[in-house]
Amino acid sequence: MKPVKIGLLGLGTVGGGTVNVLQRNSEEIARRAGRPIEVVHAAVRSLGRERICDTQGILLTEDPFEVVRNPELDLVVELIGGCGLAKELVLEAISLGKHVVTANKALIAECGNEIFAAAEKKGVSIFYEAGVAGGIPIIKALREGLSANRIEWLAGIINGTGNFILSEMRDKGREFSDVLKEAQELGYAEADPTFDVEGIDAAHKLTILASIAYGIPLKFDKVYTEGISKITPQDVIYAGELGYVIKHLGIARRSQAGIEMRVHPTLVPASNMLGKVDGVMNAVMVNGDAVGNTFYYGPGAGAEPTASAVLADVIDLVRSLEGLAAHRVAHTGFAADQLGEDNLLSIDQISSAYYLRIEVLDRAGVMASVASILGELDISIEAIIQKEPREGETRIPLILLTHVVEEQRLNQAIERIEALKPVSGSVVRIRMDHLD
Ligand SMILES: NC(=O)c1ccc[n+]([C@@H]2O[C@H](COP(=O)([O-])OP(=O)(O)OC[C@H]3O[C@@H](n4cnc5c(N)ncnc54)[C@H](O)[C@@H]3O)[C@@H](O)[C@H]2O)c1
Ligand SMILES: N[C@@H](CCO)C(=O)O
Ligand code: NA
Repeated sequence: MKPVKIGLLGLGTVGGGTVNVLQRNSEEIARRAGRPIEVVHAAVRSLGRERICDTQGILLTEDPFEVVRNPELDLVVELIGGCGLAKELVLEAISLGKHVVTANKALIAECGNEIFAAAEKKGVSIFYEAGVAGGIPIIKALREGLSANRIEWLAGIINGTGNFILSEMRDKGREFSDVLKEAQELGYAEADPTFDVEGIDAAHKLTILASIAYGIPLKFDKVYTEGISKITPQDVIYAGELGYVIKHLGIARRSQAGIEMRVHPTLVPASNMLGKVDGVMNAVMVNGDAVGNTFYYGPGAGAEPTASAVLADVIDLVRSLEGLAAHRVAHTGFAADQLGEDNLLSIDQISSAYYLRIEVLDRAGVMASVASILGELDISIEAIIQKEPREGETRIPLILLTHVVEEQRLNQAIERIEALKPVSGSVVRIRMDHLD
């Protein structure tokens, strides 16, 4: 049977992994897709470079537009990354009537509204399963598997590099920069690793998840974003003593007031499934009104796990070209003219429980002053511990867990606590979620 010919833009970690998996599983994939699939043309930055895959039989070029414009190709796979050249290539592919598969969450989160509109006009599809949580089929789960539900909330560990760094630091006491370097060597990190560390990559992914969960346009600039770079080993230890682990979560939640989209370190009960997700693994918990809580777990980054998702999208598209799938699902799973503009909440409009660490001078009455500020603002305390002074220090850490309160009110309390004479420095504040 005549193979379906596809083109790849980029042959790095994910591009190389995609070629390898497609070559290794070609027979099984052909049985599933209804036709063999072959990479015949690929764009690379430099022809002379060593690669992780065998490129025999693939025409290589340094001009990615050559691949996009190749009339023999039915679909192209964009694996270069970023929003510059990648966007030009994807829009050109669409204008030429080609379907596109991409792993580029930055592109979808930041330019997806424009790209989806162009694709719909042209009658082609843009698939992006690999862009969120790597190998976990979370887009399909939300868009297809849970489509009868009203999604109440979802919370996920959606950056492999960040979770790998946090796990290695906590379990092995390793240095932040040392673990980040390893994540880069393993092919987990973004081209600019501050995207991983400062939560930008997770915010890209959360933008996409919120859009397909709630049927809203992609609004990356509305995601509240905090990274992991300020988490101290001390807070990891104190959280552990209280029965929590600190995880970097992306959370989307729907309430009467509107929709929350936020990415930040979060105290999660150690007994919760998300608390047990370590290393490069990702996981997303989704609560739907009919199904209840569901949980999706798997590798969030790396060559072959990501290739697994890229190729699943390629296979889906080939199935629909072959008439094996009745129709292609809409880009967000909501009909294009049905996207709502729900009220997106700012971070001070959300409510959460909080972990607070307050550094105070070891004097009588300090704890009472802090408690009275919280009491006056009607913020109730779930737990409080006062630690011994650290060696050579006159200050002691006061650790507090609050019940759920509006962030705005907590900010007022923090401002008043920081103004107390025996309190030094800023109060450390980490949000806490019981995920129920
Ligand atoms: N690495 C992962 O685990 C992972 C997981 C999910 C999604 N992604 C996404 O997949 C995409 C690719 O990531 P990667 O990790 O494979 O990156 P990478 O840097 O390993 O690969 C990108 C490749 O694109 C090539 N490239 C750059 N400019 C080019 C040009 N003008 N013409 C041709 N080739 C060009 C580079 O030489 C490089 O080999 C990114 O959007 C990334 O966010 C990566
Ligand atoms: N840099 C990303 C790749 C997967 O999207 C991560 O570490 O999760
Ligand atoms: Na995925």
